[in-house]
Amino acid sequence: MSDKKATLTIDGMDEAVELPIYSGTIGPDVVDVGSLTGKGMFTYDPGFVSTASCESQITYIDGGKGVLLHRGYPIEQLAEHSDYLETCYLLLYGELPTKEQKDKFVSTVTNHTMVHEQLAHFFNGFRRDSHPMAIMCGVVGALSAFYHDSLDISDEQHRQVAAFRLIAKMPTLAAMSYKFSIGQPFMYPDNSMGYAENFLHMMFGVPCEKSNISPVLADAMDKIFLLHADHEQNASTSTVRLAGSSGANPFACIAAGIAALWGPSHGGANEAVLDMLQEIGDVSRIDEFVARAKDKNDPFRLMGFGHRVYKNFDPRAKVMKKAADEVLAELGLENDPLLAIAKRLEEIALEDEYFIEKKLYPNVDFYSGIILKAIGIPTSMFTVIFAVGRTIGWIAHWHEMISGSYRIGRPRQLYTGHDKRDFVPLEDR
Ligand SMILES: CC(=O)SCCNC(=O)CCNC(=O)[C@H](O)C(C)(C)COP(=O)(O)OP(=O)(O)OC[C@H]1O[C@@H](n2cnc3c(N)ncnc32)[C@H](O)[C@@H]1OP(=O)(O)O
Ligand SMILES: O=C([O-])CC(=O)C(=O)O
Repeated sequence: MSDKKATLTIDGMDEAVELPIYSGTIGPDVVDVGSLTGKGMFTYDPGFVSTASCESQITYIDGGKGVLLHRGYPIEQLAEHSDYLETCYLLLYGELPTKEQKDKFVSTVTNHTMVHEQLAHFFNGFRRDSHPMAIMCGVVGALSAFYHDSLDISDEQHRQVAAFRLIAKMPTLAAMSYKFSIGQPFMYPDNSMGYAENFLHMMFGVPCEKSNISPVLADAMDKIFLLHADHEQNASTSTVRLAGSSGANPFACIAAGIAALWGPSHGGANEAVLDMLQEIGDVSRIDEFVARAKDKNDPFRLMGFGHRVYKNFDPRAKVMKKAADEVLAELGLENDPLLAIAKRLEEIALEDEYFIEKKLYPNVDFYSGIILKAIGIPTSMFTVIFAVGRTIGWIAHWHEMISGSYRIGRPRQLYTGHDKRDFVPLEDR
């Protein structure tokens, strides 16, 4: 506890109160204002380390044991036996679909893959060298301007159509943002293809040729979408819920989630991991980077390591590592130097006292970039692909909140600024 005092103003109180500021602790400091106002407690919990913001039935994580369940099903089993759209159904509706339900869901989503032709004009307003995430923040929010039959959040039918549209259109918009950056014409979706195959067709196809997407690449892409599908109240999902709690429309909420995902501490880490592996360049240089990561005076961190919730292996990282081995072997890239650096880095980190003590293990972003690179995806698209996969998680949480009872999210603060003071005229300052 520090000696500093915070001035805390509380609804219904005429005067501010001075309270101690607690610092350097992990976890909440409960500031008892009950005796002053009769209104209960404030919990001071920067970073929301110990604050549950909602109840949810969608995803369970045991960070100590490295367990991740979607609607009760372990992620390892879903990654092995399910596919992305089936997992979307599970997250959204709570149960695995029957064959008939699955076919209907896939067909409904597939019918929504096109975007309004007018949306294509938005892209021309961006610079060609814009980061695709910058474009995604804009064009996904812009969907609200086109689909008026999905904006009434009090109408279950509107909410369902918004969900279908978002799942279906995210790959289309993602691929458009890439095509725009390389100056190629946009590709229309081919609805005879599966979800991931269609995405790769829109990314790499050209109008004058029939796309021939390798099933190995399509399966790897589908697995990456599935492994990113949901992760309970992470920063972007919490952003979506907070935006949604004000009654904002679903497209605006998902745009807010995309913005929050972009940061390198969150979804942006997959791009940063590959940049880091490329910068390391050779296994002989790993020690230098590990030393930098441990140096308190160096802001460098080992990207793809550490997690707010997992204090053990992220189970998705294990699946991702196995998938990287399989995909690279099938493509004849098993000697990829980046894979070798990643594996050696993991070995070193797992033996190092610093990483052991801080419980820093590889997270979902650590191996995904190696697979994406092998598929031919440029690094600038990595976080966009995370966003495509995470869209269902955002929608499922938004839908769960809107369908139940909720109120506007409105955290409080500990005010640490000036006491009341009188305005000083310009000539006297
Ligand atoms: C999809 C996802 O969002 S998964 C996360 C993706 N992000 C990354 O991979 C970026 C690298 N990792 C990190 O920056 C962090 O581990 C986060 C953001 C994921 C978690 O952050 P927090 O839970 O707030 O942990 P915090 O930042 O307080 O770190 C705890 C300690 O471990 C250290 N640490 C955390 N991650 C790392 C890392 N990757 N490399 C080196 N040291 C690290 C911190 O310096 C801190 O040390 P200290 O206690 O001596 O100050
Ligand atoms: O849960 C988190 O804090 C980060 C996240 O989204 C993930 O790991 O998929």
